[in-house]
Parts: sequence; structure tokens; C-alpha cells
Amino acid sequence: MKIAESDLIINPDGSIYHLNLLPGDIAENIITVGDPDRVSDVSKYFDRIEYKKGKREFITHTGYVGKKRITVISTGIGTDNIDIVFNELDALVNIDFNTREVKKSLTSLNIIRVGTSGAVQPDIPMGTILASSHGLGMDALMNFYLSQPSAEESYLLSAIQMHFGHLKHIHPYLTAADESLLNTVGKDLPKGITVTAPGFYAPQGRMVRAKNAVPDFIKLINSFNSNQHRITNLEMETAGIYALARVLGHKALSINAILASRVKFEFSQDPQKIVDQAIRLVLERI
Ligand SMILES: O=P(O)(O)O[C@H]1O[C@H](CO)[C@@H](O)[C@H]1O
Ligand SMILES: O=c1cc[nH]c(=O)[nH]1
Repeated sequence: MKIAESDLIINPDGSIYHLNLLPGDIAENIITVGDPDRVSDVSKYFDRIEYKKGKREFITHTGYVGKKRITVISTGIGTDNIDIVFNELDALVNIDFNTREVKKSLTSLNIIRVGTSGAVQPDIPMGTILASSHGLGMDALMNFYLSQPSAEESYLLSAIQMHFGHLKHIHPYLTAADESLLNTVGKDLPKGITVTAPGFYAPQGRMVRAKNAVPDFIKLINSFNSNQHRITNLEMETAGIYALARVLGHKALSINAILASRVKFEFSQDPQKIVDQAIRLVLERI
């Protein structure tokens, strides 16, 4: 079935609407970062850069590490941007732009996020590199997609719904990391459930001047425990990435550079060093 011009928007030069990329511009191994400036922090380790493209906050570099072709792309902040980046990356590989039809043979991308995050457990210090075993979304993105959680995800989500049940305005969703990426790229890293918040301040339990509607948010988050699963950290994209990757048939893993300890009230004086460690670890293992 032909996808409407209003639904799949192709620019006059044949590139996809927001990412400004042509089919063939992206590799099957993709690193996503939030910060557009972090794209060159990754691609500076490439042996060869094929090209650099961009539009808005979506900067893309594709190149090679040895013989491996890798694309690094910035998503900006938040799951609303993940909606755009993931649908457009998927369209680039799985839709024929000439016929506007879904290809008969689908490509499954390997997608690894290298992001920054704040820890909520006392035994996860600043400077930790952590792999998200699951993404727990507190945002609204997945209210708009049909998805089918696994039995393990449904079980864990019902325990989470009981724990957060008094917060009537939150409808959390939960998706596990791709198991093969978790066991290779994330093999020896500390792991835990990553909460994806729809904001940085009150939605992550911070208070500057505006008063928080949910008291003791960090305590509420870090006291959850079900079958040895606990919440380890907070950021703003992982749950959307895991959920949309699942819906679209891609593999995803989120690697978190822990810049803050929310229980020790600390924030890193040298965030770039922690992020660089996470980047190098991912490039060695991808
Ligand atoms: O460093 P990035 O990848 O942007 O990730 C984290 O940092 C931003 C907030 O400062 C949010 O995007 C959050 O998820
Ligand atoms: O605490 C933090 C640190 C980085 N990014 C976040 O979203 N939260």
C-alpha cells in the first residue's frame, strides 16, 4: 500500500523530512546521542568519515571504524524527538522512496544510545557506565502506538503500576533492551531499569523554584523492587527508544554515562570525561 505524501514526507532532493538523509546514507550500526555536539565526539574516533549531514538538532555523521560502517546521529532531548528519529531511520531502510511502499525484505538496525543520566541508587556512583536492562516511560509517547509487551514485561509493569498507582496521571510503559546487545555491548556493566521522564526538573524530582506536585519522587523511584529488578537511573529518551525499536523491529540498547548522583546530591565536575569513556566502550564493542 502506498504511503501518503502527508504521512511520509520526502524533501525535493529525495531526503527524509527532518533528518535530511537519503536512503543509503545510514549504516546498519547506529549510535544515537542527545547532544548534537556529541556527534563529533563520537566520529572523531572513526578511521574515515564518509559524510556529515544535518538539519535542526538532528546531526548525522556516517563513517567507518575498521571495516565496520557506523552512523552517529543526535536526537536532541526527549521522546517526542525519538518519535521523529526512529520513524525516519526506519523509513530510510524499510520503505522504498520511489514506490512509497514498505519493502518486502525488512532491515533490522542495531541502535545504541550513548546518553547522560542521573543515578538514584547509592551504590551507583557518578562516573558509572550503566546499561539499561529496561526503559520505563513516564511520558505519553507510547499511548499513541499499538505494542505488545512480552510476559516478563507485563509482569514487571504490573508491579510498577502497583508501586506508582497513586499517581493517577502517569501511565507508564516498559520495554526490555535487546538481549543480544545487552549481553555483548553491555556484558559486564551494571544494569537496571532506566526511568525516562518527560522533563529534567520536577519530572526527575528536582526542585529549583517551582514546587513539585509529587513529593519524595527519588525515594518513590529508588524504593521499587520486584524480583531483583530495581530502578537505577533517570534520563529522557531510553524508554521511547526501546519501545519504538520493538514496534519497528530494530535492536536497541541504551548506555548511560552517570553524571549525577541524585541521592548524594552530586553532579560531575568533568562530565566530558565520563561521556568519552562511554563512547570509547561502545565503539570497541559495537
Ligand atoms: O545527554 P543526552 O543524551 O541528551 O541525555 C540526557 O541529557 C538530557 C538532559 O540534560 C536529556 O536528553 C537526557 O536524556
Ligand atoms: O540527572 C540527569 C543527568 C543527565 N540527564 C538527565 O536527564 N538527568
